[in-house]
Amino acid sequence: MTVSSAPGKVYLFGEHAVVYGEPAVPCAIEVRARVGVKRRDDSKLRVHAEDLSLDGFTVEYGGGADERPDVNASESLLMAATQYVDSAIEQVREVTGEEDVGFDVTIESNIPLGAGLGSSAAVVVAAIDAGTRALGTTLEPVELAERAYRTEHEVQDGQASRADTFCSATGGAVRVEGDDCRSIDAPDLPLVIGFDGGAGETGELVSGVRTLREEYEFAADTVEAIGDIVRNGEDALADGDVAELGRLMNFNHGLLSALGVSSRSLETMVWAARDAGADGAKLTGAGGGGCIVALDPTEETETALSFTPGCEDAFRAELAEEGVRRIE
Ligand SMILES: Nc1ncnc2c1ncn2[C@@H]1O[C@H](COP(=O)(O)OP(=O)(O)OP(=O)(O)O)[C@@H](O)[C@H]1O
Ligand SMILES: C[C@@](O)(CCO)CC(=O)[O-]
Ligand SMILES: [Mg+2]
Repeated sequence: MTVSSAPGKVYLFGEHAVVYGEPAVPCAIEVRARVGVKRRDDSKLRVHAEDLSLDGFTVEYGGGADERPDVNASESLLMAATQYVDSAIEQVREVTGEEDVGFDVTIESNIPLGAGLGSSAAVVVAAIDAGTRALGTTLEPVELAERAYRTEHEVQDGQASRADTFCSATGGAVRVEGDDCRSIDAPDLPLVIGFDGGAGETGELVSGVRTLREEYEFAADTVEAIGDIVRNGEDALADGDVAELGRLMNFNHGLLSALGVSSRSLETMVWAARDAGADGAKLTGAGGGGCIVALDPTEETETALSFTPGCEDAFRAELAEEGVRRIE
């Protein structure tokens, strides 16, 4: 068994706008997806996922062109659950030239699905890393990030940025603008996460913003304004100015909300954090439900969130300095 893990992330600034070439600053956090792979002696894939919200399940498929996966779940659930893994293994086949290789894949993840903490990127990065290593190829983090990006791009119908996958592969705080991806210095930030127990559909949310942007010039301007916030945020990060970072996060949230990717529970959590004295709070990731990220060095925000109806979990997140981790 070859095992790799990769971290999830929060966006300090710039989700959605990054898809249209604006800069973004995501930051890897210590919640991880761990993927183990073992080469099979046929070309099938057998995926065992422990922590999916659709209860753990095992599925075995491949081998024949139209072979239906052998699992007791509806096709749409199955698609949602397996398409990233499938496409990651395709990348492994392409990198190694072993077109017909099959694997037993085991996924264990502490990252809630579809909640804005980058579960898809973490699973894909860990799966490609473990898969290639199992076949004797070790990818550099930048190449790994590129391969993982291609996976997200394909699964999300051509609508993905390099931000999530680069951040998950390299760890730390990163700045992504188009295909320019780099690591940046970040102070130790007092990150608090609130999770509403729900999820948003990344592909649909990205499409929604795309449509608005095409339809209204002011929506296109809103996307550009998010880019301006990110550039200001970079200065605040360099200065270690948490108060300014918070103000800019609040502004960024307002614009995301205007673009239609917030939700009632995300708003409730953002306001609970602000009322508790957080320096700033915003949704993170694609939105529609899932997580907010707040800045607060005190215990107040975490405590307030834990008593907020609609907030299912509140926790402090540590920056993950390490990206992909090679475990066995
Ligand atoms: N533990 C897991 N096991 C198998 N597949 C997973 C697991 N975690 C995530 N995935 C895959 O990732 C998909 C969720 O990705 P999606 O991009 O919608 O959300 P996210 O990455 O968690 O949030 P965001 O992109 O907003 O940060 C799932 O439908 C599934 O295909
Ligand atoms: C919404 C989005 O910006 C972030 C999802 O975590 C999509 C992407 O960058 O691929
Ligand atoms: Mg994702």
